[in-house]
Amino acid sequence: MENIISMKNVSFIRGNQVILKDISWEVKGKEQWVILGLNGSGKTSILNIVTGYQYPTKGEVSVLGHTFGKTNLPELRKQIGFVSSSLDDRFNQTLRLETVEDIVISGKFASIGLYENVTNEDREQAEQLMTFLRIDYLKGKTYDTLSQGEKRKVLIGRALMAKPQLLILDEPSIGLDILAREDMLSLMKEIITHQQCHVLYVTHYIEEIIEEMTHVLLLKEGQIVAAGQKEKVLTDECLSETFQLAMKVHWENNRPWASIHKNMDWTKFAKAESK
Ligand SMILES: Nc1ncnc2c1ncn2[C@@H]1O[C@H](COP(=O)(O)OP(=O)(O)OP(=O)(O)O)[C@@H](O)[C@H]1O
Repeated sequence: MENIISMKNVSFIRGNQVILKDISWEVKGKEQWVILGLNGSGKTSILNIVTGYQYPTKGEVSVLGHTFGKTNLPELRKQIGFVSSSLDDRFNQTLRLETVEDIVISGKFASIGLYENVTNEDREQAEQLMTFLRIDYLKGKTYDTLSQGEKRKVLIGRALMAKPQLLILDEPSIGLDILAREDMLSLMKEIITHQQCHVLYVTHYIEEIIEEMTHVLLLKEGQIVAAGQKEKVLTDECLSETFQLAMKVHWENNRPWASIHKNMDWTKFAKAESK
């Protein structure tokens, strides 16, 4: 099986700012990756490059066997599912009054809103997905009436409707309480096990790295701090470097958890932020 994602010496520069610097990264067949990094470290820029919405200034990129520069990006995008809270904001404005099942079905046509001819098979597939995501009780409800956790699951259902080979979840736990977050993580486990798609998961919180996620990319100021098997990458040293805090990692129930083990001088932090 060819690589799912391959980046060779990728840099992304806008104006005077080097946003990504010399990123070389490969995601192979059975690997499920998490990207971690502080605000502004370049996570979204990497996702924009993977989905072909930003073009790197230097370097080579291929995704699902498509080499950028030689491929039809809209075709590639059909094989990539994308869920982010910015999509949530967009849907809050445009799809408030659409029903949950229509939003899920619209994923097949990559449209916001449902304008195409929907077949019985499409409706059946959407129903199966809603059962799989434990949201069949939402049938008939409009998007504006849902809780954050329910909305997130509807957006995941919409992304899965197109049977993507790669599912990108960009900070899917934003705004969720601890119970809704664990529910979402248990669905991730089900998706990895049963939907046969690769998951690329972006988060700020290492405890969201469930057992099924195998690899981690740590980013700091647009550069890779470490990338590889999670047990090798999630060390006290690498995390402290990535998050610029003295951190300790411990593992519980096959999940990593972080604690902060020294007091920070926050006055320095405030000065650095105001630069
Ligand atoms: N198209 C662009 N033009 C100019 N600057 C950009 C562009 N895209 C990103 N940046 C800048 O690059 C840096 C990295 O941004 P990016 O959104 O990739 O970070 P992030 O790790 O996703 O952050 P967050 O966790 O806050 O979402 C930021 O300083 C951002 O302002």
